[in-house]
Amino acid sequence: MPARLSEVFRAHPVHLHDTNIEFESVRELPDSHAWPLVIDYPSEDMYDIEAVPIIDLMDPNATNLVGNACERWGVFQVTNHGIPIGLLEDVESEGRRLFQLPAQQKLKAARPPNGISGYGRARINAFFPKLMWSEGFTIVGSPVEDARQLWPQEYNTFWKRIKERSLKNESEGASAALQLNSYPPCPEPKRAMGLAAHTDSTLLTVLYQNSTSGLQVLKDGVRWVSVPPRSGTLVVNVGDLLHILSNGRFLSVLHRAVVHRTRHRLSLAYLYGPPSNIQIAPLSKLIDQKHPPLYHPVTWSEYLGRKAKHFNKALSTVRLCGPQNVFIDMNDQNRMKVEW
Ligand SMILES: O=C(O)CCC(=O)C(=O)O
Ligand SMILES: [Fe+2]
Repeated sequence: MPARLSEVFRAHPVHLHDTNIEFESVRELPDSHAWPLVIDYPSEDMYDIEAVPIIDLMDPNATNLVGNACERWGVFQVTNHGIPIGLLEDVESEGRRLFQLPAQQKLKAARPPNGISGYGRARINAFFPKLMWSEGFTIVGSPVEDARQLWPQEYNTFWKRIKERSLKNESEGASAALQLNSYPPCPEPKRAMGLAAHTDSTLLTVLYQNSTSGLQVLKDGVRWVSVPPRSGTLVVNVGDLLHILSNGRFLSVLHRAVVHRTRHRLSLAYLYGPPSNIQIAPLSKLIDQKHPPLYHPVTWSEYLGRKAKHFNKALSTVRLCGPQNVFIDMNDQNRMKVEW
């Protein structure tokens, strides 16, 4: 069993096309990026009827609200989270500076097929016949070497701003990755996909998005609900490992990112997990005769290996019994068939 996260990716190389299009100069959606589905955007008035809960973390009832949101939605937004907005904006502007570099320069820090860090397409591209309208930069550990490749003369600003966040939790024993996502303006947004529907393999993911909307979550297996950006709030979503730990009570929410005709969207995902070799299993206090354990124990490393192989069906490979909470038919071009 791989001990470290980086070893998982060594064991499951992903070969994506290593040339990137210069998104900004494309006037027509290339066939390589044209998805067979037409994206149905939730109408604006849906925001009022059904909105992802917003929780003030200073609210005395915050713990209950978070628990309810995890059970009903698998996602919520938080205010009063204590992370200085200036820090998030600094990371956003560094991300913008990175993605604005010419493609050839960005490719100098390309994530190798068997690597975990660096610039490139989302790994999940490997599961789809069409490419996604996005680019990303993944940071695990220190980004200093990549920053040296990107800005040989002046790499300090980037890595110093990022370093503190990306290393802190690793030194505390947890594992984490920071994922910068860039969604350039797209000539035909309804036929393009920014990031295809997926669940995260984490315990929790904390997401900062700039002022352009694009994140959507699947509610009750049938409706895509937008998570509009709100200044100062962060989006938190349950990942597959917390779903396992909660014995299926907390939903690992299926989510995707759609793109925009004129606006450039940036997001910053903090992918938070346990130390890579700790066994994650349904908590014993949630188990009794009526509630048998639904999942095998699994480490994060092992689970990432399953995800790299089975993508959205990884959760069902560790399932012990009972109906699966989300079943995804991958043959349907990432359109969802859901069973409860
Ligand atoms: O850009 C977004 O809103 C979603 C990003 C995401 O789902 C991810 O990085 O896993
Ligand atoms: Fe995600």
